[in-house]
Amino acid sequence: MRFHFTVCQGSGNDFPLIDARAIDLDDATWAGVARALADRAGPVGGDGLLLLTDGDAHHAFGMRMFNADGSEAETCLNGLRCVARAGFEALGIERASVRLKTSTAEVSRDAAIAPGVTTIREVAGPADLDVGRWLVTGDSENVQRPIPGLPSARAFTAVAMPNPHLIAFVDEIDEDELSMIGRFAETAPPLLPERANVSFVEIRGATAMFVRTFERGVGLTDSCGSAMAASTFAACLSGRTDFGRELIVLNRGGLVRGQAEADGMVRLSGNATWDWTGSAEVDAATGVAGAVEIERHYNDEIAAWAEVADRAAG
Ligand SMILES: N[C@@H](CCC[C@H](N)C(=O)O)C(=O)O
Repeated sequence: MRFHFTVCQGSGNDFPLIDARAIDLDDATWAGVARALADRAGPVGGDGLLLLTDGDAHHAFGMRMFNADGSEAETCLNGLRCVARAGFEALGIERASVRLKTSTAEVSRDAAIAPGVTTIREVAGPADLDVGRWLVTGDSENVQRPIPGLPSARAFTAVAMPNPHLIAFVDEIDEDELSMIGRFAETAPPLLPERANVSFVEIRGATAMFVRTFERGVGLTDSCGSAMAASTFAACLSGRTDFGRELIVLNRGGLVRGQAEADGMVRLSGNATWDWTGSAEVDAATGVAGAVEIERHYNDEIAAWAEVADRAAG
């Protein structure tokens, strides 16, 4: 099968994005397409695959997101900004309710975060602390507590956005330690039957924090939007900042503006940047992509975001 796609990124979290509104494939085939196109050793590469899907009576359009390993996630908030842009451009609209796998999010165009940067505002949630479904400790909530069975004595907050996140606030991020815990979660131990995204968060003064995430189904990524949302909520819960206050949420790929409310809704505002469009032949059965034909590079957008990411890196 040959697929046309746009390679895009939200805060450095990069994905091939397919307009799948007229493509009817089963889940196993999409999983194979994701493995093929997101394979970093292949001709495209990314942190996962995004699909723009049809709307319904309540949603202008939908989003599906497959991780690089082919597993389907409940949401992807960096990816949602990209799918929102694609949906807006396809339908000629500026705001929408979007159907996610198990929830709905609201998206709209926002004032540019920096010159030349297409910026989308998204409101997702509510952040869910009732985590007994995916964190099997015997308790329904785990807020700022060590998790018995996890290979770490750190205090974690478990929150679903609705995808599962474990968040620890640390003085200094140790990537080896984060990866060790993330890899443990990837084994789907009895404690975490659905696995989880694991993040370490450094507070940077009164108005900023830095989030590093080992993503379920991917590994260490430059940025994870739902982890930034979960971290913003967890920072408010633990009194590190206040509900209703906007934070700059930094990551390896740049930044977003984030704000959590006491009702669990979290707003992120950030980029949806096109890198290039093209097409590739994909063998979904083997998860292998063939030679790519590139149609267009978006050099101005790439340069505009590079300035933001450079400034964010300090
Ligand atoms: N990077 C994403 C989250 C992608 C899904 C995640 N790996 C999961 O399996 O839950 C984001 O920006 O939210």
